[in-house]
Amino acid sequence: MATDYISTRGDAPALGFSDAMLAGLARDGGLYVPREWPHFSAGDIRAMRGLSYSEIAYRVLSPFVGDEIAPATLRRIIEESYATFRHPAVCPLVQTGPNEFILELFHGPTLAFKDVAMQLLARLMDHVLAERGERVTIVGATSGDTGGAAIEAFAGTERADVFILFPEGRVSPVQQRQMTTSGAPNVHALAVKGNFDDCQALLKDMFNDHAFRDGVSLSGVNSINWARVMAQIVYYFTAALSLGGPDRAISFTVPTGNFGDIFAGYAAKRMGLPVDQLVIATNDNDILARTLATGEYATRGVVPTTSPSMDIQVSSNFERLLYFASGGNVDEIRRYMQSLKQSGSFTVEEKTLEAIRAEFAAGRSDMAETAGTIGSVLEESGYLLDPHTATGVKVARGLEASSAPMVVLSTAHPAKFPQAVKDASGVEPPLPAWLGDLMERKESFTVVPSDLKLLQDHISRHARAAR
Ligand SMILES: Cc1ncc(COP(=O)(O)O)c(C=O)c1O
Ligand SMILES: N[C@@H](CCOP(=O)(O)O)C(=O)O
Repeated sequence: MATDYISTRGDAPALGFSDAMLAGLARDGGLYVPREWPHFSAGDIRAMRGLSYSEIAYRVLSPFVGDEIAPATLRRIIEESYATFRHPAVCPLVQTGPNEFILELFHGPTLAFKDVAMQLLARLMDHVLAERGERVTIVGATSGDTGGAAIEAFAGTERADVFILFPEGRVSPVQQRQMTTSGAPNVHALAVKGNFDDCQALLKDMFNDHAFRDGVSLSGVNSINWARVMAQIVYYFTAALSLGGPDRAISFTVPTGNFGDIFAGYAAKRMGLPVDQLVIATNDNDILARTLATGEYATRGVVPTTSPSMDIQVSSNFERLLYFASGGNVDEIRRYMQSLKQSGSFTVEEKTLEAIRAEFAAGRSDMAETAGTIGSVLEESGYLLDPHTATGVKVARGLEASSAPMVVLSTAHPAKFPQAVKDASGVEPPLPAWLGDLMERKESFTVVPSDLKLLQDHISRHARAAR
């Protein structure tokens, strides 16, 4: 039985998979979540052993998609999506300690975990839009990786124009080039004078302006889009299966910013995957670690770090967790989100906080600790971490010892952050040969102020879907 999707704020129509995917943000400002979690028994999971990544993806994702896409079509779309990855296992595991494993999620076209979902999302959207004869305007906010992945996945498509808002001067040079050198006529890179939180707030304001939203047929590819999170559930299953799951529980530590990746781990657990610990790893922008410790979700200014993709204070998908942890109490969620908008903070109810603490642990790694971890892991095992992954390793290593294998999600290739990696280890990781000329490609982008009206005008003028 397929599920439909409901808003975390309870005041938007429930939608089927395709509509929820094209909608992105719900019309009441909330995030779509599945009304029911599909369930996989231990037997169902065992039956996935030895299957390819694509086949496991097909089994895990089918119940979320339901009968809206024909099974053979869904299979083909999944296979084509993961054929773009340059490792036969798609998301391989590498052992770096007696009980420590790195889940490499960076073998896709832009060297970050975003490709895992974006390659699939672009194909799913294109399929649905082609069937309906429709066109959309995609606006995305990025701290560096979502933007490049979206541009790579949607470049050249006839059915979508893509506008990516990135914080000017706060992404790595490699990340910037991945966004500004595509040359595709449907791609628009916009350098916003602000930080990632400003970009994401502008994006949400565009969705909440219904006249603008409908006027340009707005759609989103950030993890506000359920299909993004859905695709990320798969690698929790494949990693667990490689390490003896479902017959033993596995722990995961996830470098976290917008909370989409770790929410996918929570979803996997809700679907029946035995998970021991789910650990949130933050950099100096540690709002989530502080919230778990104190119950106060209180934003502070964003601090630029050597793991820039995690320089986030307003963690979008935390709303999805609050929804489930509160038992689906939409009034509670609306209260939190109103307070966040008005005062930049809210206090999590005791019961909700307890429910969150029962599922998650959290820790932070500051820049010096992250650099130290890159150096020490290289020395111990010859493995070169990127700064985001190193944040995860540092936090995982600070936990009490456990017999469950610990999988740290490696969210980016070290070559995306060569300066930070070189400063920490003395080794400057080269880009793979197929991206070797990236830094010589011609850039094209527009610098824009952090101003909703000006941006909306810019997008309306350039979007082919604008009416
Ligand atoms: C390299 C990298 N690591 C970690 C994160 C954090 O992931 P999430 O936002 O899903 O928590 C991001 C950005 O989202 C990222 O680009
Ligand atoms: N770190 C992200 C921030 C946006 O996250 P998303 O998962 O909501 O798209 C990035 O690299 O842009």
